[in-house]
Amino acid sequence: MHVLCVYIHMMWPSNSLPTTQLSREPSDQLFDFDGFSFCYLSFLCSGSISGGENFDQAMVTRTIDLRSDTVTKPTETMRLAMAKAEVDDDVLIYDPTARHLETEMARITGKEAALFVPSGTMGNLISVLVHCEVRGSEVILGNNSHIHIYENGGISTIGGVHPRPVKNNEDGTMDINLIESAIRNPDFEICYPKTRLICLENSHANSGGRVLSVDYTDQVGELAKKHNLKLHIDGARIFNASVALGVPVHRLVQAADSVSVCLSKGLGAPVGSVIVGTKSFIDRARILRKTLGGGMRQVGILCAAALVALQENVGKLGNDHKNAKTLAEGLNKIKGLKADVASVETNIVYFEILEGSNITALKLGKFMEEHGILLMPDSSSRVRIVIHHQVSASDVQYTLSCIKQAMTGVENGGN
Ligand SMILES: Cc1ncc(COP(=O)(O)O)c(C=O)c1O
Ligand SMILES: C[C@@H](O)[C@H](N)C(=O)O
Repeated sequence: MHVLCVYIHMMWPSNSLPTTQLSREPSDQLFDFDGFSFCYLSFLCSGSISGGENFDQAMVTRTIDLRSDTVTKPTETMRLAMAKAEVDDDVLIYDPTARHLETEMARITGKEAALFVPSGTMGNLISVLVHCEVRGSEVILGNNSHIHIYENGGISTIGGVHPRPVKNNEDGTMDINLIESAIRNPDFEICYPKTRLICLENSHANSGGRVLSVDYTDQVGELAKKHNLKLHIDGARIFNASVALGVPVHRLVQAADSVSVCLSKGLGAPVGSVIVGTKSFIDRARILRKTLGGGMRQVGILCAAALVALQENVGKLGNDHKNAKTLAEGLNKIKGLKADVASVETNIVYFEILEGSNITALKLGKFMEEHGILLMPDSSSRVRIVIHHQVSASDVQYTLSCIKQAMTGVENGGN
């Protein structure tokens, strides 16, 4: 008998629920039962079910979204803050809530100034282009970095900046000596582009959220200074790195001339990133933001949510990392799967489907979707899971239970 796992969860703020008021006080229990696990959520009905409302109408199934930490929905506190936000025209540099967020981010990162931008991709693009505003510039970056892989080559197609990829190690670093040997010899400028910038990424997404240490970052910073180069950090998940290392963000990015910080990832804001640097850097970044169409008007509505995220969610990142580690450990106990538990330092988990498991990542993804769980297949045999503050410990257990069911089913010739 298949037990249908119905995950009952409020999907909308309680004040807009139909007559049925459910106070979500879940006590999630997960039982292994005859090979099928079922999880149930017991909750207290605090309101009466009136009129023709039957209980089912109050029940909504909930999707456990593990595709990325970019998928979080704004919390009720964020929505209230957005609704009440003080706003003005931010192109005219007057939106008070944007100013508040930018001041706060400059303080947290220990930089002179900050600028709200619509996305991390635009944050990286603007930063690279400001540092490399002379045509024929070259940037040294990881061959497995987000800027090099996932940003449509914007630094070249839009900025005319030439990328000089250096091999990323499994921990997200690039060997210092390889970085130094990638720096162009200025005496041969008749042939060579001019190296102007080095880019790091911390935490490093494609390496499974591995964190770059302060010492390593400082060493790259020293190298940049030695060769009169600038250092940019793609800090989409810098808060995850900070929490994982137990090092304040401002110390982690001390060596950087600029950082792009995503508010819309682990911090859980609905939109946006902030770039930080010197005041003159930010002044030039602001102009380039406008050139790229990123200057927005009453942007305080978005910045208000980000301010709530900074207050509410930084403290939850450690729990995300704990859940990611638990997930990786659990995956390793499932026959046919392999996860490198030791390499799980933050909120990202990659796992391999081993040879002979008779199921592809795509098929596993489809099976999981039927059970209300979304994953991101990375290849035919590799899957990425990203934990965020809207994934609970019982969600992790339910996920493991369903993956086990999928793998067992295949082993027994099912699915
Ligand atoms: C490491 C890293 N940098 C930059 C980005 C770009 O951010 P956005 O999606 O907001 O453009 C992402 C992912 O989204 C990322 O994972
Ligand atoms: C896919 C990638 O662009 C995105 N940054 C993510 O990590 O989900």
